[in-house]
Amino acid sequence: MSDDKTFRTSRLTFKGYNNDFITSISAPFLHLVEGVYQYARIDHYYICILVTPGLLARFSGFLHLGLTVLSFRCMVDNTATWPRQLEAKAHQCRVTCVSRRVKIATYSAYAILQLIRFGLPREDFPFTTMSASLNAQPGTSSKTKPHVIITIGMAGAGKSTFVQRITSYLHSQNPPQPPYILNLDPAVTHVPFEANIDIRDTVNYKEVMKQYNLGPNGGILTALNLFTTKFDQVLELVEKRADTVDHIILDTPGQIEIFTWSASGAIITDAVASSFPTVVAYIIDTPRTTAPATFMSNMLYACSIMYKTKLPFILVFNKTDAQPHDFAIEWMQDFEAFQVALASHSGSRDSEGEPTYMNSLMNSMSLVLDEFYKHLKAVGVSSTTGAGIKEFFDAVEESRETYRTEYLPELERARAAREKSLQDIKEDSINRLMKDLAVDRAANPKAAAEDRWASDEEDIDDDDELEVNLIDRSEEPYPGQYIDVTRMRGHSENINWPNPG
Ligand SMILES: Nc1nc2c(ncn2[C@@H]2O[C@H](COP(=O)(O)OP(=O)(O)OP(=O)(O)O)[C@@H](O)[C@H]2O)c(=O)[nH]1
Repeated sequence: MSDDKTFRTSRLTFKGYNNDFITSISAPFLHLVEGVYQYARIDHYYICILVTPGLLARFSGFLHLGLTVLSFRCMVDNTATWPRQLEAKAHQCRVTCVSRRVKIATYSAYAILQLIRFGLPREDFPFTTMSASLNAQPGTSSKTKPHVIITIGMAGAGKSTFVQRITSYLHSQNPPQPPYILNLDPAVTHVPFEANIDIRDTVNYKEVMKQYNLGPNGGILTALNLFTTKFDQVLELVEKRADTVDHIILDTPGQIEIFTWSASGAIITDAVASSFPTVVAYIIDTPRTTAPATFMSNMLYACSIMYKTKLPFILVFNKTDAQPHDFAIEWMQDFEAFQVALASHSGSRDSEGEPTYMNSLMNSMSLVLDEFYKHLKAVGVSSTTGAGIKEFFDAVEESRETYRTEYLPELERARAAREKSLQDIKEDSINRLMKDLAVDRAANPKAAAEDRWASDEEDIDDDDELEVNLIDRSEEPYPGQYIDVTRMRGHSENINWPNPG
């Protein structure tokens, strides 16, 4: 079919057959369904809706849009919570239901269709939409999404002290705005704040080192990897608190590369950034950055993290009580000032008075970094005295707009590209399958009739299989592999960790 169009959002797949359908209905429909997806994820609903044209006279006049809800699959573990209002509407639905699960999915699909048709107010709809809450403005009734602050920095830069300081700043607001804190450093012995979720409650880092025969860095990395396997549960916990908190703070391991260059660091960052407005706070130890070479290395590191995460980025020059950060701002804004500092620094010239190789390299690098500095916000803070913390939060607020205008479109583009490549692979394998079938049919014309699926057959077995798989993973995991993120500290001593191979 030449005008066949397939498009997706999140886990949902839609199939439309003409452009009218796509232009007239896709935007509001997808918008609402995105909300269902989100609701579904939180409360264990897994819904897939396929939409095709024609046939839908039974959906009360919706036919003019040429839309049919053809089939859906849904798994529900507690239908008792299904909103009464939705039940009432759903009973008007005359679609023949082949199983209880499909019936429930039918209800949800029907509710969406009704919503579009009658333009019911959003409050009548039980599902919240991610994009709606992201776009919500301060002052309107719907609360804005909490802002995620990921603190990253070299060991000893003051990340934990900084998290403690911004936490106490938020507590001191009127009214207090206690943040939701995640500690992702499994090796830290003491944190100066009360973390809501602490990786140490889940994974015993020393036990991991022992069982896997690893050194300290390998132990931290493996502990983070194990924790990441359960990060969907962490996200669920965070999402449940999203209505009551304004800030979610992530404190990361001091071994910076373990978080910034590992798969688990990327998964955690991408997972939170696709659910909440997110900003990276890169903490710099200002007194240790006064040498041009150290400053340059720090900036290069920051630059690599920014381009890797593509998230809004704030340079936080910490410990300004010990060393004001003016020199750094000057070097960032005035290329020549940095050149002068570089030239005057000892070791910048060799025995013959020529600039050293390192000096020339840093000179050229500073030109490259000039472009990077333009995309940055820099603030000076003292986690000890609390100076500059307000300016930091101003920068966080400003970054919300950058997230919306730059990160989200980029995320959408990446998603679309991934979906397209998956679709191409699928189409390719379907084409090959069809070719094989044609050859088969030519060889044995009667086989197709024997294999045909009887329409009155229940497809319940398929559903059950799917359900068991999903429940197995989240509720009855394989022995020794389960990490309960909610478990209390001190219970993880005798865990048999899975073999990484
Ligand atoms: N003078 C001064 N010292 C600070 C400041 N912030 C942190 N420190 C000190 O810096 C040291 C390291 O602070 P931490 O908060 O443990 O640093 P971290 O980055 O979390 O360290 P890791 O956990 O190893 O990654 C501690 O001795 C803090 O007291 C500050 O604003 N001013």
